[in-house]
Amino acid sequence: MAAIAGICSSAVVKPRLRFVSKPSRWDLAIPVSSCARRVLRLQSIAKAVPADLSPVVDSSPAVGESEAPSTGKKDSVKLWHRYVEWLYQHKGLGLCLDVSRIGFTDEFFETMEPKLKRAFVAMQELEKGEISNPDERRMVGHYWLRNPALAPNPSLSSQIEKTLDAICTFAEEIISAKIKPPSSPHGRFTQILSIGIGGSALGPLFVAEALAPDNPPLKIRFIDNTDPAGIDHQIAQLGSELTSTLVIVISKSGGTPETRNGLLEVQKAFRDAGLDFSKQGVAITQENSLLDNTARIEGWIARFPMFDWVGGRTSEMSAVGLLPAALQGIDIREMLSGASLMDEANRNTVVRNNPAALLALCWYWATDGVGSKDMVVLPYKDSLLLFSRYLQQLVMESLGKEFDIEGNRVNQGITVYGNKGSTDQHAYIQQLREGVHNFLLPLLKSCETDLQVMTGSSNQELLAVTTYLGTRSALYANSRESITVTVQEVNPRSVGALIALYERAVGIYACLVNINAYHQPGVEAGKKAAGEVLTLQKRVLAVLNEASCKEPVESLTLEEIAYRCHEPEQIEMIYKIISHMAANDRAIIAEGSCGSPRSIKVYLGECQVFNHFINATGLSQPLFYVLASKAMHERIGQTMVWVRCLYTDARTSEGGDIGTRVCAYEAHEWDTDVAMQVKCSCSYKR
Ligand SMILES: O=P(O)(O)OC[C@H]1O[C@H](O)[C@H](O)[C@@H](O)[C@@H]1O
Repeated sequence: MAAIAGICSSAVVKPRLRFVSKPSRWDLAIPVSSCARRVLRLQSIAKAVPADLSPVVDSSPAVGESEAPSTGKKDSVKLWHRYVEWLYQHKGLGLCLDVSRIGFTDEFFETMEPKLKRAFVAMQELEKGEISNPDERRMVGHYWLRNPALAPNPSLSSQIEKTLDAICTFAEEIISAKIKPPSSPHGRFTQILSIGIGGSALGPLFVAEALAPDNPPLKIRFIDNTDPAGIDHQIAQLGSELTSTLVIVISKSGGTPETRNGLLEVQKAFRDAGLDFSKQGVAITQENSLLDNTARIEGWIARFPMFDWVGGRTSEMSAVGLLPAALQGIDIREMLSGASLMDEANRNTVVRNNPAALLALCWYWATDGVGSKDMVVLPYKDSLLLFSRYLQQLVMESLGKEFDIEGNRVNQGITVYGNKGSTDQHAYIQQLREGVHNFLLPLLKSCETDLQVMTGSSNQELLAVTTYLGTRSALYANSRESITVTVQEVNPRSVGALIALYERAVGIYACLVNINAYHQPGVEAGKKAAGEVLTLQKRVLAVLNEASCKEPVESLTLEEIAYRCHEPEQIEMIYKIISHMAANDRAIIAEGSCGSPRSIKVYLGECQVFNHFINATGLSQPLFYVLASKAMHERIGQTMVWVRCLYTDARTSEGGDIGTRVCAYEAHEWDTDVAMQVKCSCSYKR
């Protein structure tokens, strides 16, 4: 048997454990009516936590604990009864959920009843295709991915089924070498390089670590950051196997800069190695996104759709997670079936028979419905190492919201972190058991929720079990609560079920605290701020370029640059932009050093002299460079020129960067089949 647990400690106060000895009203089904959406709009929980839901400050011992909790002596028989009373078991999935070490009371359940009813209705409406993400005007359909018959119309069901079939066929053709790389001595694809970030990376990363066999048909590597050294490292590790690498570029929006950057770097590596990227590239993205258009125009070997109604953090059961998994030889139909069975269980309106509702209620109890405590995920299986990172995005991006559905400021969220059970015991469990409880702000209480997995029969596994049990007891003895989820085995079915369990718990919890779990305005704000920095960077470049094209070159101080950009108040940001450019040899420090900002004078190492526009329908890529460099040569007589071509697809107005190169070019089969305008900027070295 394997177990996964959650520990939620109370802070200084200890919630009272009430031993539930007879069936309570919570054994009864909660009737679900089809209320309109506005009925679901609950009050801001953060503003209105009922007093009796807060942990009780009481000097008398709670049920199930001794007079002196710090001694670790508990009334174990009462705890045993509580365990038996509340144990949830899904026989088909071999999964158990033990919430007995969470000290919720009958009164708490009663208070939560109306909220739960509304949550069940909301989840039903969501599954029927309601616009459950009102801010983005989107349906939320990840549950349909594992049960296409649930989709609100036959066309969506058929899209899901067709995509799944296409994934299975493609994976089979790659593994059997029916589709092979053009110039690999192996005669087949041996490696996958996955480029994506956030929801387009964390699911595939977790599943690869959890389920990939020791010798998979294709091994997988990830580029999920912008660090040039990290990207170079992945490419270097592939070495000569770049010839047999299938590059899967994953981005729902198709325009995430980090992913785009990774793609351009990898494409450059392919060019440098004399390889044709298009014969080894696969895109997973929304139809007509920049990535989709790039892949279509460049003729990559395959494109798989990302659906508008599936969010990145719940996309593991879409092509995003299924394609990489299938290529590693993981049984994706089993994953889907585990998730589907779990979804079915999570539709139960009897709370004690609905594991996701039980989890969500425990989170609410343990964090006072305001995220007052953190969730510490402790898997006792190495293969589940990345579950905490996966959950971090799922929980924190979904629940970390400033406003509730009515627009009240609530600053909701639950912090998630964690690593590995035993490993963490020897690292930070000391603090969880005895240490500080307020991590960030004085008004927050600390919380630990611990996710633990234990298995089996061997000596090693016995050790894992005893470690887990010891940790659970020791934490509980010091008033730290926990949830334990047990899975019989870590396999595609149970991993599918675990993902589905937490997806649904997040959905239900979001209903309980009345927030939209499916948007991410905070991330959008970050992207907007990054866009503003990019705009400033362009202005800095324009100012520097003008000065750097003068004869002789004019070097500028930071004040002069800020003044000429008409952004004197942005001088610190300008300094950071210039430091970065200098570190990457794009700007040259003529005087002073970056360490003493007031001293520096700077100019650009190259001068961009003009932009050349070409209407390029029917032209091949090298021709852009030829035309641009010819025009450049005629105009300024320079022979050594660098040409950068940007294209705009006239139909979609989407565009991209073809890349920068010296005017010499190599033959490249890249014909445009759509109307494009290509803007080539030319520069020469100073
Ligand atoms: O899949 P993409 O569109 O490239 O987005 C990747 C990630 O971008 C942002 O960070 C979003 O907040 C994430 O939810 C998303 O998963």
